[in-house]
Amino acid sequence: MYQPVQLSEDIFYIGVNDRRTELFENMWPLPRGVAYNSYLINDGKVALLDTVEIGQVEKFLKKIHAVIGDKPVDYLVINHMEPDHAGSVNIIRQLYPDMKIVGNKKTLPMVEGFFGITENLVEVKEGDELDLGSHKLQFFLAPMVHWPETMVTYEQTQKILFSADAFGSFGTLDGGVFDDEMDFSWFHDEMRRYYSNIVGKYGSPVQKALEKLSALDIKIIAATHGPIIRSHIPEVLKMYDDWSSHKTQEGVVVAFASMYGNTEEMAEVTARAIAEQGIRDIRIYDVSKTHSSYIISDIFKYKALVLASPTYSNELHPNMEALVNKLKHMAVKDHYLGVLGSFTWAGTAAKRLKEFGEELKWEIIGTPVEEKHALKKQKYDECRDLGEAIASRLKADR
Ligand SMILES: Cc1cc2nc3c(=O)[nH]c(=O)nc-3n(C[C@H](O)[C@H](O)[C@H](O)COP(=O)(O)O)c2cc1C
Repeated sequence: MYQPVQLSEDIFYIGVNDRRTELFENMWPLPRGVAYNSYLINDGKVALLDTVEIGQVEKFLKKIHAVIGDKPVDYLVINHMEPDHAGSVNIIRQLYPDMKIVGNKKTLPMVEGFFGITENLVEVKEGDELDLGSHKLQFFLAPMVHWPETMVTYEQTQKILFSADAFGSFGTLDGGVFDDEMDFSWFHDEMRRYYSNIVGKYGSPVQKALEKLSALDIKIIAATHGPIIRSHIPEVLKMYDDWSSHKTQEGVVVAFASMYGNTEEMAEVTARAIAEQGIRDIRIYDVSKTHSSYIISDIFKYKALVLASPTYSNELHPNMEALVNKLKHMAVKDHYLGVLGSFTWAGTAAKRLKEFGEELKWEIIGTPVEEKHALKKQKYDECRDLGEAIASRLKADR
């Protein structure tokens, strides 16, 4: 039995928690699970805003029933077609055959393509309104915040923004559903990991969407993942503004690959020199141990990055190659890069890492340090010099 959670008069959170799925998009670890949020407006007309992942549909149907009983759903607004939100569309349509599905001109072909649904579709354009009785919805397109059809829905009476994936987070809603019912700072890291890995490539569409939303008076942000935000709205908007414009804070991520410890030693020496110069936030990651989503999340947070790799079959270590490829694919901007490498007969790794930084137009700090065999005095000193140069560059920005 479910007790629906109310956002305001007639408006309910009917989302579900998923603590079983190991990998989001079959790729990103979910140690704290994930919530699929959906909302229901029980007005003269009943409107459902997005659905949930198909595996959770039974819980979801019970929640719908708890709010509207045997009343039918009149409208299903699809803000985003990704299966973690649109997965239950077909089942909902079968239960409510007269229900109209509301989407924009990019959504509706996807509804047909994924579900074969061609009837009772309502196409909305930028700024269109839908009157439910005492509540009125208005639609704003937000293309590529995360897919091309993504839109957001603004409820005008209570000033609620149903924001799709924007402002979402990994992590389940453990009792607390609203940001002020929990220690919201606990979600910051998972919000950034969600943003950077899922939406991070689309910084400029996010900037455009933020610009558009700045014209709205928003009292509640109701995203499709993570807490419903009503007490930290300026803070969350600022976080999104910073991440999508690649604004970072002082600090260094040191990501290394190492089979036998030589490259790791170089990374440690460099990090120590950085710390001795007064930089406090330094995070060292072994790319073979920590999932890249965590490393990428911290790269979105901190200005400087040290990449360290042994040469492996005349290339980068494969796990470093994978990280670097992801960063390229996301077109991460505006970082300082230090480079370290280790080899035994012909070094290539340092050259590759430097080329990667140049391709992304990052500022390369100092000279790449590449050691043959074990770390010896001269290269040890060069690692320290590189660390000091990185610290100086960061301090020059203070
Ligand atoms: C599978 C494998 C492939 C390697 N390929 C190269 C290579 O192409 N060129 C080279 O100079 N060293 C190569 N090496 C040697 C390592 O780059 C070298 O031992 C390095 O110091 C290892 O760093 P680590 O101790 O951080 O793992 C290879 C080592 C392994 C295990």
